[in-house]
Amino acid sequence: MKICGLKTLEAAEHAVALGASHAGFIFFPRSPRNIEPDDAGRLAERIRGRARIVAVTVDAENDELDEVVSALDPDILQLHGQESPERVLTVKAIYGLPVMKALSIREVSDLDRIDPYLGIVDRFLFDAKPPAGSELPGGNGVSFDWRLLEALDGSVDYMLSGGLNAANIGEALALTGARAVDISSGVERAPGVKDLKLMDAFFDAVRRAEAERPRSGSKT
Ligand SMILES: O=C(O)c1ccccc1N[C@@H]1O[C@H](COP(=O)(O)O)[C@@H](O)[C@H]1O
Repeated sequence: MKICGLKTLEAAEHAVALGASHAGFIFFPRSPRNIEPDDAGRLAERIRGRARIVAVTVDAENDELDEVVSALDPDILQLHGQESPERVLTVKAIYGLPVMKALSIREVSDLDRIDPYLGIVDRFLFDAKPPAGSELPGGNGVSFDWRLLEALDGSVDYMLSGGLNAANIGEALALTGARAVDISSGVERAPGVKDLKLMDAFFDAVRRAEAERPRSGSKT
């Protein structure tokens, strides 16, 4: 389970205490979850080793990635823009880090965009397309039609993302069988403000959903 958009020690500590496998930090100035690389680095030091540290960037140039990687020392780079397979290869060669590539999904043909990245990215993250007028490529709290993933090759490793919350995660997991999930705005009381009780409710809901399905090695 990845909790994304962490900005405070309280939220980061709570996420790992609940058992989050991944802790995400957003480097995108237009986001209410944006955090300065040095601040993120200080937070990450407090939870390092208990959750994988994920740096989320959007079409970042090398100088921005240099700053983020140097300050945060992430375990994983989440590329949440329009990064091409060639760009992913370049980023991996420069930084030597696993890459999780976000792809936005609205219709079944969007799954065709997976193929060029196979063998290049370490994992996919499937998010909804941003609503019209949104300035954010992610963190919009909107879901896509999870049934579209029925057409997905079972060997594709991905995190399910986009508009997840305590009320819908049971259905999302039942429909997709996703082994890993990512949440940001669904555990916030205001944009960029994590709510510990909403985090509790989300983890409870995931655990309930996991208990109800056949087990084959949960990684949520
Ligand atoms: O959260 C953001 O503000 C953000 C900004 C830029 C790129 C990605 C961002 N967040 C990612 O969006 C998804 C889904 O978020 P939500 O649960 O629907 O709010 C998640 O992968 C975040 O990593």
